[in-house]
This record gives sequence, structure tokens and C-alpha cells, in this order.
Amino acid sequence: MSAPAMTAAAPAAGTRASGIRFEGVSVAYGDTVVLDSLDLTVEPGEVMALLGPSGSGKTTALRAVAGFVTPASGRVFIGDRDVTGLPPYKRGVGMVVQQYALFPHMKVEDNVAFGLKAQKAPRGEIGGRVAEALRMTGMDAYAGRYPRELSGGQQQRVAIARALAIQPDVLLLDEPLSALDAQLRAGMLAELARLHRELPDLSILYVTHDQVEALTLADRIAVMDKARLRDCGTPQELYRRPATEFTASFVGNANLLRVAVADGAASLDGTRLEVSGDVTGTEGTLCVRPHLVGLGDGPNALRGAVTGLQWRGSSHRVTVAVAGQEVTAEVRELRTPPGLGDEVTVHFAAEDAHLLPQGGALRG
Ligand SMILES: Nc1ncnc2c1ncn2[C@@H]1O[C@H](COP(=O)(O)OP(=O)(O)OP(=O)(O)O)[C@@H](O)[C@H]1O
Repeated sequence: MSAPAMTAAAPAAGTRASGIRFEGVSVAYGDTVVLDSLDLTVEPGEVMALLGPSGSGKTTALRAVAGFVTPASGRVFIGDRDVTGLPPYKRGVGMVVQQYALFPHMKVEDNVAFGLKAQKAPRGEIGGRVAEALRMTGMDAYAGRYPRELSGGQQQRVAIARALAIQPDVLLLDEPLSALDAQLRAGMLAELARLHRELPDLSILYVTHDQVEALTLADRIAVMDKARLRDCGTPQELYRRPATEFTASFVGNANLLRVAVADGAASLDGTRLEVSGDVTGTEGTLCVRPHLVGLGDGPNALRGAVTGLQWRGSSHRVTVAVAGQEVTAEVRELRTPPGLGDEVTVHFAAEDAHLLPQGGALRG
């Protein structure tokens, strides 16, 4: 990264710890509901990722907080304030979108000052707050440049500085890294994490369709699909104990196996499997992560023919057909990998085999 690291001095953002609360928020365009009864709370100082595929309603939810869309029903709170009817500039939010959105004809320092001037901040304060925001994002040496004289990553830092300069109660980030190349994205992700450590009271709502960004940065992840919230929990909860098949396959790769359930255990094609999770009812879906499936004998052993083999440098992915279903094992690179059609045994530990809740209920 060519810019210096974002370093935090005195916080430029608000020191009032305010969370965000969606209460039954629905948004529709014509007859199409694009956000359906969203109930979600972002705690003060929390980083919440809104994760979901394209068109699932993430940006709409963010824009409802910013005040750029009006809910058909429901209310949005920032801290204790019901902001549902407030115009955007009265909400105290900083927002950064994917495409930098800097004013091309303004120098960096003027871009960062823009929100402060719009807010009619006292003239004597503006210079200091701009300098502080630029210092926090590592861009103080670039104050006199125009956006066209900056790299994409530097422009996005300026956009973040501009959002922080107004000392927002909450920071809204809409795919802020998706226009950057992979290497720069990884660096910026670490910078954002550091920035939040320096501004622990700032609540952040972070829209992304990239599970790595969500897993890396978020305290909790809200998983959205088709206008609805499907699951919400810490990255570890969602990864280890997903509530729905959608979460299991969207947050990390997953083997999802249809199994019969009886007497507190599952079974697949007559083989009894010790599992964790919701062992009620007569059938269920078992989630096992490929890297937790081993090749060879062990607990919960299943036998089948190899239907797929991929070499990935440090690992092999071996897919095995077991009673008409496929189980993929991601194992350390094998010296003598099996061939397609070979009979092999795969296994997994009970604590790594999670039976999804019946009906895909949201966790409490
Ligand atoms: N101004 C609008 N008029 C009509 N439909 C809209 C408008 N804005 C968004 N939509 C629709 O609302 C749905 C949700 O859009 P939204 O931008 O919230 O999704 P998203 O999850 O953020 O997707 P992406 O990751 O692609 O940005 C989409 O089907 C989209 O086409």
C-alpha cells in the first residue's frame, strides 16, 4: 500500500456511543418488497456486517439508516433517537460507498471539509477536524492533492476521512473495498479493523457480499437473502452452528447431508452418526465443513466411491459419493491421492457435525 498506515490520534468521530435499531422496517418499490420486516439491533460500538447475495436488500437497509429511502413501515433508531422521519443530514451518520464518490474538482482537504461546511460547523473548528480525520486515515500528506492524483485505495481512505470528519454516531460502509484489487483489499481490511479499535464507540454497519470481509471484521454478521434477515450471530456461531442451510452454504463451504434422525443420533444409509445440534424429529440436514472431514477410518466413518478430485497446491479436495449424496473432504496435500472411482472412507468428529435446527429458526 503506498499510503502510510491509518493511525489514530484523538478520535475524530463521535464519542456518544449510539447503536442502530431496525424495528419491522420494510421497503418496497412499487409492488416489490425489497426489505421485508427487518428487526435488527447494532449495539453501540459494534461492527455489524450485512452479508448476502446481490439484490438481497443489504444496501436498502443501509440507505434506510442514512435516510435515502423511506420505509413503507417500521422505524429506524440511532441511539435513542427515532430518525425515521429525519432528513439525511440530521441523522449524524457517515457513509462510504463503493465508488469513492469524491468531488473531482475539490482538493482532498476540501472533500473532507465538505460535510462539516454543510453542517455549518464553526469555521475555526473545520481545519483541525479535517487534519485529524486525514491523520487517522493516513492521508495527511495528501491534503492538497486532487482525487485524480490519488490511487483507488487512497481515494477510499479520503472517503473514509470525509465520513469520520463529521464525528458521526454511526458509520455506514457499503462495499467500501470492492473496487480495490485483492491485495489492497486485504490491507484496507486490516486498516479498518485498526481504525475501529481506535474508535471503539463508533457503531459500524458494513454491507458486503464477501464472507471473508464479514468474518474478518464483524463482531456479528446479519445474513440476508431475498429481502429478509435469515440469520444473525457472531462469525464463530454462524460458521460453527448455522441456523439455516442458506447460512451454512453462504458463510464458508459446507457439506449438507440429508440424514434420518432417531434416538438422539443421525443416520445415513443405515450408518449411525454421532452429531451435535438439534437431534429431534425424524430427519434433518447435517452440516460438516470440508476441512473437518478426514480421509480414512475414524469416528462417523462413511464409505463411498471418489467422484471428484482437485489438487489445490497445499490441499486436495476429495469428493466421495455416499448413498447418493456427496461428501467433500479438504485434506492436506496427499502424496498418493486416490483415483476417480476408488472406494475410500471419510470420517468426521461428532462436534464437527452440526444438525441444523428444524425449520431453520433464527437464533434468539
Ligand atoms: N430505486 C430502486 N427502484 C427499484 N428497485 C430498486 C431500487 N433500488 C434497489 N432496488 C431493488 O431492490 C432490491 C434490493 O436491492 P439492494 O441494493 O438493497 O440489494 P443488495 O443486497 O445491496 O445488492 P448488491 O449486493 O447487488 O448491491 C434489488 O432487487 C434491486 O433491484
